[in-house]
Amino acid sequence: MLESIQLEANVAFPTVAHAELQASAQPSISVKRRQSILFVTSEIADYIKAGGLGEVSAALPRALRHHYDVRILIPGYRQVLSQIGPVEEIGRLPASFGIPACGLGRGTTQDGLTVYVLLCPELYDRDGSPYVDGFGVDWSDNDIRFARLGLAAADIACGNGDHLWRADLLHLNDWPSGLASAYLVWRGQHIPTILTIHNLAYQGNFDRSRLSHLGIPDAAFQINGVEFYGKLSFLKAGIYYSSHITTVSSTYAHEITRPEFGCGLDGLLRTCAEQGRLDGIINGIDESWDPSTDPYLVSPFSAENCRGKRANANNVRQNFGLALSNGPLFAVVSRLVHQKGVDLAISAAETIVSQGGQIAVIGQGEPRFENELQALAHRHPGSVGVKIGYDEGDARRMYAGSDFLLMPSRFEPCGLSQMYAQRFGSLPIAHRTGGLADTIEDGVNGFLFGEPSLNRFKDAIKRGLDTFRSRPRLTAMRRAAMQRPHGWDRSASRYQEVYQRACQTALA
Ligand SMILES: Nc1ncnc2c1ncn2[C@@H]1O[C@H](COP(=O)(O)OP(=O)(O)O[C@H]2O[C@H](CO)[C@@H](O)[C@H](O)[C@H]2O)[C@@H](O)[C@H]1O
Repeated sequence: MLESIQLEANVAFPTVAHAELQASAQPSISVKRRQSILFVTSEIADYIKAGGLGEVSAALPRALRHHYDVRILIPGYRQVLSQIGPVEEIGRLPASFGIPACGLGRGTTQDGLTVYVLLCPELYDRDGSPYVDGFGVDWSDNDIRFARLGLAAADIACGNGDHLWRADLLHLNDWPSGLASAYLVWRGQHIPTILTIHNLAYQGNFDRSRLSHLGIPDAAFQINGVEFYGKLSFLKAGIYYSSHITTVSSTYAHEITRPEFGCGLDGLLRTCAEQGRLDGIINGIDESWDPSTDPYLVSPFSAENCRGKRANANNVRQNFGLALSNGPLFAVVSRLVHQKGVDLAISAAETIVSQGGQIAVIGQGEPRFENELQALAHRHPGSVGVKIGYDEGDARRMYAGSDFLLMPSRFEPCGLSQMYAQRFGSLPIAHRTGGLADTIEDGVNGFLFGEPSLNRFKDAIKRGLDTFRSRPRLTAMRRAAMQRPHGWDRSASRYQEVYQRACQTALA
């Protein structure tokens, strides 16, 4: 007997495969097809990562793949093409206005996720990060580079890229993919689009003279469109034209509707919230963050037996030029930018060192912070160690070896570092904002302070130092931090709900 299976797909946007199945099916048989999701991102940790977006782009599609046919779209940067393995060119995407034509490649990650890669060497075959050159300066053609990404997303979603596949829903991330939803609307295509805001402070704003190069209709350059204080804004376009907006914690979802955190977009975001189009979904962390199995660690440990932490701490001390010590070890693992409160961490260092603490810092970013940190290490040899750069192994050993993580971020949409630290038994000391407020319980699995001032930060550090002196309390807090649920399951279910709502609204 033929198995009766349920139709799950959004029938308004059938794929070719779906249509073929329907044509050959008996009237009594319903056909099951997983919904197809195109996840559009400008970084993915498998190949290239500038920050937390890369990590979420690697983890979230994997958390969703059991429920959906989820495929990733990413520009074919040099670092992607050199690592992904064989890429088959499956189609061409035409030029449009100032946006050049490009090839569409298809490859797979090591664990079998389909990745669509934009083959456009003139835009993407360069050294440097996805957004800036080796001197930290924005690529001058970033508007074209990411309009190319948005337009390709719209094309692929409609079945004009891979002729055997189209998307039921488009999941966009941050400003680089923001134009995709606008291009769909301008073409009269009603594919539901979700935009996830990982950081509202990065907006992709460009001069209005670029409109015609990007194929943006003049009529869209207005408050109800892409215009943002006289500029063209990719992020605003994404927020305005997407069916639904998510951001990466509930608290940040509220914060961005207020002028203090709204970066000029709070009015529009308030409207989205009033319309039920804005949700906060906290990020998870992936299973590689397990101190009992992490191959980067010098010695494994667990919530039940933390003895291995010590060997990791000594390794960090050695690597960062710190003296051997029984005192508390504080870590900073961060992009060195104003958002992260690096200046506060630098100013609080004297308090930590004067109480017998040590600090290990790894980070890169604004040159003034890099210089100030190096000067700090110079002033406190053996007590403060600084590495300017990016190193995954060092970062993991720092989370594993440290007792405390300093995270005085002025704002923090979600924050991953505090969750990694908790999982590895290092207690975060953090400003009560955004995702930090949602993931840290003050005095239970970390320490929170209410306003981003040096005095409040120092008070929280003193509470940490007091805890360090009371072993039973330290052990209890460490255990609570390590046992806090951090996985992607709950968040993935929330995304499923949002996808479902967006599809239902599109059908209504
Ligand atoms: N020098 C270094 N060496 C090694 N590793 C380093 C490093 N500097 C940073 N890292 C790692 O990079 C990641 C940064 O994560 P954050 O959440 O702080 O990201 P970011 O602010 O970039 O992302 C934005 O997007 C993410 C994802 O949604 C949100 O969590 C966040 O609040 C928002 O600002 C962490 O995994 C950290 O360990």
